Amino acid sequence: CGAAGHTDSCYGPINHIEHVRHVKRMQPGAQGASYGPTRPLEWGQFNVMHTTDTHGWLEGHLKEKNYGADWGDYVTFTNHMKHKAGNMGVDLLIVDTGDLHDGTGLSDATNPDGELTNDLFKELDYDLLTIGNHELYVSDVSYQVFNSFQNYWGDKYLTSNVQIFNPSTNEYEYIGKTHKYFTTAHGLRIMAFGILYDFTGNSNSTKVIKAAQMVQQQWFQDAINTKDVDMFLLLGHNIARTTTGGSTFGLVHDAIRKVQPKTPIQIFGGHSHIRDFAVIDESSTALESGCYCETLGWFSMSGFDKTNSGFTGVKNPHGVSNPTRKATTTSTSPFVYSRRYLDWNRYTFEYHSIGKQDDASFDYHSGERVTSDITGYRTELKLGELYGCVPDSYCSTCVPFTDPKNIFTVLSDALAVSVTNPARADKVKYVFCNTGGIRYDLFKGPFTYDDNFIVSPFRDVWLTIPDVPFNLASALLNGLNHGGVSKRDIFSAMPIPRDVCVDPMTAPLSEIKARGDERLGTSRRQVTETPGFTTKDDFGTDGDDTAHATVPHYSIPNYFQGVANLPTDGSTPAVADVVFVDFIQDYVLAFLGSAFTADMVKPYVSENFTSQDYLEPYVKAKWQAGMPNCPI
Ligand SMILES: Nc1ccn([C@@H]2O[C@H](COP(=O)(O)O)[C@@H](O)[C@H]2O)c(=O)n1
Ligand SMILES: [Zn+2]
Ligand SMILES: [Zn+2]
Repeated sequence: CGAAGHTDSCYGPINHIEHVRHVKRMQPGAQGASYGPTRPLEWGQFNVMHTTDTHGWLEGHLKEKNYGADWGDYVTFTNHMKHKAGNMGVDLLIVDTGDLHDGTGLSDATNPDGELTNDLFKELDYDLLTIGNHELYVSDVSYQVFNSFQNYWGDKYLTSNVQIFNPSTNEYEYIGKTHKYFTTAHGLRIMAFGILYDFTGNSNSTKVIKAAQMVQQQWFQDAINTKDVDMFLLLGHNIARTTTGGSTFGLVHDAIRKVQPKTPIQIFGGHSHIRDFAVIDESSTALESGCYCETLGWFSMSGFDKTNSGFTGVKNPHGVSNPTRKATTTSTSPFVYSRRYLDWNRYTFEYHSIGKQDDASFDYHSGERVTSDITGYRTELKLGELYGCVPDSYCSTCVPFTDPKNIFTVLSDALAVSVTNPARADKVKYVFCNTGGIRYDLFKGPFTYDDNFIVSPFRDVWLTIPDVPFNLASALLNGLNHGGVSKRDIFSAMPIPRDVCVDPMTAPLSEIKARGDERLGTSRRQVTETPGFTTKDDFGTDGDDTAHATVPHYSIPNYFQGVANLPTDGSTPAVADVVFVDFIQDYVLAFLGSAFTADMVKPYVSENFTSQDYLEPYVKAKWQAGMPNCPI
């Protein structure tokens, strides 16, 4: 909701946002509206709930009711589902595939990032987890994972190809475990791995072993040649669709298939932030479950019997739907599958667990305690502090890049106005940023401290090369965008096909003006289909648990710029300051040519002036109209 193209906003003043928690029970679909899930899940012998790329969104989406559940609600939901699985006599695993940081104030207003969100993560009874690239950009964050996260999970935290320098042994060691062989509650013998794609942007305290090398290592060969494996599980911060450039799952899958031609290989991926399900072969499929606590992935399969497994549970769990689809139409394999993409809201969680919208019986104390911790952390961190009122809604891809309602139109102005050094205030300047550094849309209405991180979470330092010849500075944007994709931005640059996934938006909610329960009164509306995900994957178009209307999607370039102080008389200046975030330094230098070297680059203001620091002054300078009760 509230994205450009959807002219109305969906929430009230965020200085009241903390008050929503006690009334957050009402969710889309409640009160008889025909919105929300309509089909029970298919339960198989083996079932999985999958999160990925949560990026700190454990508070839920305070401005989008359709993704409004918080981590406490998810804790409660997983408890219900584990009980359900137990009662049915089948297995249910809860898994996550990394990228826990960089996306909200809850994860990024602490130093190092993730200090609080990592602990909230630990409140969930995960069976298997693996690491993402966002745990590896900054050494402090990687050591935090090593010293106080992986050890909590023990052999459940899998990093098959990621190592860290351990100062106490003077050696690189695996951050977590390379693999795990275990037997489920109902007798399935599983060999699991956690494989990060061939990421190269990590700090020098860690090493990412390329998949091609990993599959040749003795430990891996021993693992895949282990006797009595009923199924291989490949978790990975790695694109699920193995044919997509950048995914290394295909390579690992093929290495296993060479020695295990028939054993099922089930893949859970992430990183490209989409909903997707791919058929790899007749006994192997791959699920990817979106991002930002908008999506919970559901996977189930059956086909295990005593000839191919040690499964001891119930073959076709009763009183529920069961998976029926073979991976391919010509499959002779016994395995059948189902997948579903659940919208992250309490109504969905209630529907699939207790089967009714009944808060009193849904909530568990364990989940409520996590919700209350989140509320407390938000207060401590002052995430609800109001900086200004956003006059309209601005999205990154739902309108063309140059549209006045595109977020980059606004942020180009913000770069020009607020990425500034008083000592160079009157100099002509070109300021560059990668579009991948902007992580979420801007909604009409209150702009808080939290929103500052939600839009621009990275601590990427603003750097400069002063007095660059004007012809080079003014051609730089075009050079960056057309002179080859930045390798580090390769994934954010990849167009996401619209038939696979669209940006999540919920419906315009102009009627909602209530103060204090801003995202909730909406549930009384009679809506049939709100804008949101419309996914097409290898099983077709029925994967989305809640049907949505498609949101338009326009591609965007890899870089955008802000320009200031051009002469008004039409003359051409001799030089301009070139300013850019450190994340793109190599590409800026590559375009400028050999006359420019790294030793000419210096902090624009100081090491402390980063991409987290320009929106706040911009909002305070430009968007005070309507304060403190921002019009919505
Ligand atoms: N310091 C950083 C780190 C990352 N980025 C951007 O994030 C992209 C990767 O995010 P995923 O969630 O897809 O792993 C990366 O390609 C950059 O666009 C950044 O801007 N600054
Ligand atoms: Zn991610
Ligand atoms: Zn990632």
